[in-house]
Amino acid sequence: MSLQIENVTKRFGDFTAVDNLTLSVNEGTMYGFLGANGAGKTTTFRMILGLLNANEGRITWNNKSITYATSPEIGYLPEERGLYPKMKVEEQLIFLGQLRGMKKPDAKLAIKQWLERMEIPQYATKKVEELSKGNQQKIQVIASLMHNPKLLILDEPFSGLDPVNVEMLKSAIIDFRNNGATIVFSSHRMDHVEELCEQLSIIDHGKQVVSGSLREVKRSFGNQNVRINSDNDLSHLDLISGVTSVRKSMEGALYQVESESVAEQLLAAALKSGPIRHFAIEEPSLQDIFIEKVGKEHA
Ligand SMILES: Nc1ncnc2c1ncn2[C@@H]1O[C@H](COP(=O)(O)OP(=O)(O)OP(=O)(O)O)[C@@H](O)[C@H]1O
Repeated sequence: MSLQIENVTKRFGDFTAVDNLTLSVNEGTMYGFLGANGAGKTTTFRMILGLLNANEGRITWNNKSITYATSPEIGYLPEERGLYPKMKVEEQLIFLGQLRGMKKPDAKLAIKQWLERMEIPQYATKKVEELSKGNQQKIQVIASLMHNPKLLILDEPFSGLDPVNVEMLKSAIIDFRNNGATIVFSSHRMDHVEELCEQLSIIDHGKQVVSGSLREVKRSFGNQNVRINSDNDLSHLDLISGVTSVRKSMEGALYQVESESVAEQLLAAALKSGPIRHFAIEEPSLQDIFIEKVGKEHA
């Protein structure tokens, strides 16, 4: 079973929000969908869910279009969270579970288990509006996965959660993936994507600019990082040809370089100024890749 997005374009008037997007998410994979604000992530998710129609292209889950009939197989955490503030947590989750085809006793059992797992069983009988923003977020996450969907689409699942709750949610979605679910999520936190996703795409102004496994994406990026820690003044290194960016810290500096031979030149030049405390060639982080591919205009 896989999610296939083939040559999909979405226009709003004469503005193209998603431009000829093609990607494939295999069963049981965790897929990261990255892009700056307004890149087209939510629009793509809405098209996957059938909430918006594509102008061109085709989206299929398990070789079929996603329709109301496939809805029990799919879980969605929308970006604009939408719970009923006056309704009690358990009643609301039962209602949402039933909309996804669950029987009431099954929904009740799943809700009990998930509220315990998310460490908020005491809120079952509270109104949603009485909960903090982070706890409302956890309820909405439960609503997206309590019916055990095979495809889970999470739009910014970690936003608004404190670090302890981020870890709790990560562990829940990893378990979910390990049980065979296919998960696609968007995030502005590159470290989360780096930690969780086997595959990823970066989109920019509706166009895919990077895609593949984390390893492939890092390898194809070309640039590497060189970290040099030293107590000496190394400012002359900034001017070496092939250094594409420099980030200084209290300890030394991190240089982005075009090739390993530039790294060697940096090492030789640094040693001319005296001893160094640390030298390492590091692979680029997803953050480096994102900034290089889409972030320069924001910076
Ligand atoms: N219904 C709509 N009508 C007109 N333009 C829209 C509509 N929905 C989205 N857009 C535009 O399409 C572009 C993509 O929006 P989208 O919400 O998909 O971005 P995003 O990648 O999810 O951004 P963010 O990270 O800020 O949530 C934006 O420029 C947005 O203004």
